[in-house]
Amino acid sequence: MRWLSIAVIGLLCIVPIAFPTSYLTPLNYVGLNAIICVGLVLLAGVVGLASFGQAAFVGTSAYTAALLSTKLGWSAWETLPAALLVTATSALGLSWLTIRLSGHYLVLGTLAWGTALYYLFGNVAFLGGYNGISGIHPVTLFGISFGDTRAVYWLIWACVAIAMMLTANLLDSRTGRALRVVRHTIMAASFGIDVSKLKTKAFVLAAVFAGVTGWLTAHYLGVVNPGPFNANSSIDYMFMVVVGGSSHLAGALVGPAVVEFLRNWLRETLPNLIGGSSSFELSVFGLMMVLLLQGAGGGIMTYVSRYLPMRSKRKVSPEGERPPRRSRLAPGEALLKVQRASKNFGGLVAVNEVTFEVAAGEIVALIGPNGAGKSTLFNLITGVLPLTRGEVWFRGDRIDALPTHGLVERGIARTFQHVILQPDMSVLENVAVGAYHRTTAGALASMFRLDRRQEERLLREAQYQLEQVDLAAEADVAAGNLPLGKQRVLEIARALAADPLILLLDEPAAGLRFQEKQALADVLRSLRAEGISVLIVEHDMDFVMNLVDRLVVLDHGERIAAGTPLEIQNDPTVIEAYLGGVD
Ligand SMILES: Nc1ncnc2c1ncn2[C@@H]1O[C@H](COP(=O)(O)OP(=O)(O)OP(=O)(O)O)[C@@H](O)[C@H]1O
Repeated sequence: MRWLSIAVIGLLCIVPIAFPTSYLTPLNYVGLNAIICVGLVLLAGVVGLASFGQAAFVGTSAYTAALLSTKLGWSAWETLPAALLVTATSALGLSWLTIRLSGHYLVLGTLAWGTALYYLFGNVAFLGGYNGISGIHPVTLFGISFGDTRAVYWLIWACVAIAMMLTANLLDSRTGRALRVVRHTIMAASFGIDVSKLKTKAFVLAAVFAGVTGWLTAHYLGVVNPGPFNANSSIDYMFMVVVGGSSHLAGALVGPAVVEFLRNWLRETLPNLIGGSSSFELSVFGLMMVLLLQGAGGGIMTYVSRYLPMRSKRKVSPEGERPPRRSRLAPGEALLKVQRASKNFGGLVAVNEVTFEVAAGEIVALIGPNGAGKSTLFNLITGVLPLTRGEVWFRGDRIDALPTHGLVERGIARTFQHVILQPDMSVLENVAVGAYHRTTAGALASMFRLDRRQEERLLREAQYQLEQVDLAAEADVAAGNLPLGKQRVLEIARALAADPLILLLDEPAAGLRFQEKQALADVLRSLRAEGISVLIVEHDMDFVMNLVDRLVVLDHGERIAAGTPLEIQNDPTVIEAYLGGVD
């Protein structure tokens, strides 16, 4: 990939030297749109929030720069931080309303916002109405003015390069991994990711990228008016990202380039081909785009990336430091207490007054027939579902009112009945998500690579946990390419990377072969020896009875028995309700 980036940069450097100015104008627009699309790749492609209001952010920034430049005489370098701040603040305000929305509500919400702002720009006399504001000073640096097409080319493309580099750095970091898994809301929250805060960050960041384009446009053209900031432009930006490939950063460059050049080419050649003055180019363009997306679903980069070399493997030093671990508890110390926990779904009582405890260094199983309420109980303990009645305590603190993302810090980590991982991320990166809460580097630090020491530690932790579960050989494989059994083991490694005091495992042996189950049981025994507790939901009775210290048996949401494996195996109530039917 590196040689390809160098080739693109080389080509972009040659163009202004080798070609006349008329060639640079479309390239300038490609660059301006590419910066917006970088933000959209982050927001729509990575986080999964499609925004149709980006043109409004371009406009907010452009008008702020225009006002400050013309009314107060600020230089372009002074208007830049102000324009980005106003854009970021308005995006932050708007995010309170839109982030909660999803699917078509989000699309409509952002469209409404874009339309409202467009009419605001046009109807406020102070902003020059539909004529806009003119006389904006160009950007100057060391006496060089970037007011003409040729000079501004360098400025625009320097901004594109910076935007892409910062975003690539961000995606390759703790926050980047969190952004990539944030669609899996419950899993992300279980590992300490504050989902709505992270989505807000992505929303604001995408708006700031749009703001950079707004600032550049105002100082390049010297004039702003509402025209370019309408809903059509917002739709165009989303369209470019989809054409380029919204899940690839390079798609932010490819999309605007293909759309711009195809439109220009059709505009010039079509009238000559079919004659007459009718403008069919938009219709033909639309048709060509439909055909293109049919052939390259997921965008051009998804198609192209199949033929590009794989990303180089992550090098993790085996001697590297791991993040600090929390101190372990003395065996038998009180850890988790569930008291009279109840959960109703409408008229259905899924969990009814269930009480049990897990001490430090204990392995406890929750068993019972299908629909007995085991997974629901897991979700009550991990804050995924609110209790209807009852309490959950952890190390003496009541935790049932805490948000899910606050639990992993206290030492609670879990796996899921239906495996939840990010298939296009490597096994190593997926496991590193588990250690998210163990370091603190934020988005800005990651963008400027100030997080590298923390990052090395996180990856070392992920590598260590993969070694523990015998999955280190697959560290660089895309997680989605692992067989189901190994994906389950990956989930356990991810939970271990969270440095838990208790592991909640929902059917971890499902899909594992006999030897894999034996290996898993060995890992869990060694965790117990270290003082880590395990609460396990499992239907494989051989696996459970040979592993656990105690069992709690549920049936129809109620606790019908509790005791050692021997006691439970000989309990007539349990035999009748469950074990009688289990092989
Ligand atoms: N979100 C929900 N809304 C409505 N009913 C639910 C919901 N989640 C679970 N239930 C119901 O609650 C009961 C308990 O389900 P739960 O999944 O907790 O059982 P389980 O013991 O984990 O079963 P299994 O072993 O099949 O996973 C079932 O009757 C189920 O249909």
